[in-house]
Amino acid sequence: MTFDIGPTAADGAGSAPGGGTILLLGAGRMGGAMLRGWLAQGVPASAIAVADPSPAPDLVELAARTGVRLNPASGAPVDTLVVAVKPQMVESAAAGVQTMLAPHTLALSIMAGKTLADLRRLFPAAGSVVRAMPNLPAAVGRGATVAVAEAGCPADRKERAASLLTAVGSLEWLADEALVDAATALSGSGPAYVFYLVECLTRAGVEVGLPADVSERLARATVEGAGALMGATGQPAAELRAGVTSPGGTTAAGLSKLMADDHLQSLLNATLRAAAQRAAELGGTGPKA
Ligand SMILES: NC(=O)C1=CN([C@@H]2O[C@H](COP(=O)(O)OP(=O)(O)OC[C@H]3O[C@@H](n4cnc5c(N)ncnc54)[C@H](OP(=O)(O)O)[C@@H]3O)[C@@H](O)[C@H]2O)C=CC1
Ligand SMILES: O=C(O)[C@@H]1CCC=N1
Repeated sequence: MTFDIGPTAADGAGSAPGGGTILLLGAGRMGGAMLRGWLAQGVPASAIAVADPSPAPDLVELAARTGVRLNPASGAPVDTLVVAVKPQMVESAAAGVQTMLAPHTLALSIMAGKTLADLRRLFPAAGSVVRAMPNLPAAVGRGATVAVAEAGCPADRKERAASLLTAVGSLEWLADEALVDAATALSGSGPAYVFYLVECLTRAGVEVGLPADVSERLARATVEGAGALMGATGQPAAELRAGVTSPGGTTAAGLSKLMADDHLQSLLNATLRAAAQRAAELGGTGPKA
């Protein structure tokens, strides 16, 4: 499949932050979240095309309502290709967009594991490549993203990548690509660990006698509130924890179990090691599943 995004910014089409046209390859949970962030930040819908062979109904509705082009036919080069398909799918997905690449094209990937060298191989005609790792709170403009650019990437291409990534949250550029898999394990996958904490707190609340619905509401509100407090105060987590922990009180009693023998720390160390290891496995031509 090839795509025609129509006239480029140079022809007077709408332009993305930093200028130019965008092709979003894959608009599932993360790609869709980024697309909504760009539109909310005022990127003109006319600058954006989406390639996704079986778009979800809400994406079809969004495209019809905003004018974002969905699976347009035939090809012309774009300024930015955002690669948001699963790493296991990218070999076949990349084949359909080769005619959209030109020396002025920035290929910006959010795929876990795929390295700058992989991106160079997959998108050989793109002028520049940037590898990023956002996370799902991007859906509400609160994503935490890291990114690394290939050596020699021009400043204006990095700025273009930064504009698209900061439209959905914070961005840290990493100097060392080797750190991206570790960041993927922490912040890329991290929201899932926090959601699992809410599930566990809910079950533990039931264990100490709360009705399940009350327990779930309290667990959710506690995590939301704790996160908001941390964000609003900027205080170190350990200080905030100390603020909850009255000497000889209930929290100290609870933490004596949670912190015993560094069990949770060891578990999180193993958790991040496993996630980082999986990111490394997804690089190269990667496993198929
Ligand atoms: N989910 C997350 O929290 C995060 C994900 N990422 C990365 O983002 C990427 C996408 O993940 P996620 O959004 O969760 O996955 P999804 O499966 O939700 O989204 C991928 C989308 O790509 C579509 N797709 C499949 N094949 C093609 C193709 N050939 N051309 C165009 N589109 C295609 C899929 O369609 P269909 O469903 O029909 O197959 C789907 O809509 C991954 O590389 C992941 O590593 C990064 C950070 C966080
Ligand atoms: O689980 C995954 O592979 C993706 C990358 C980070 C979050 N979700």
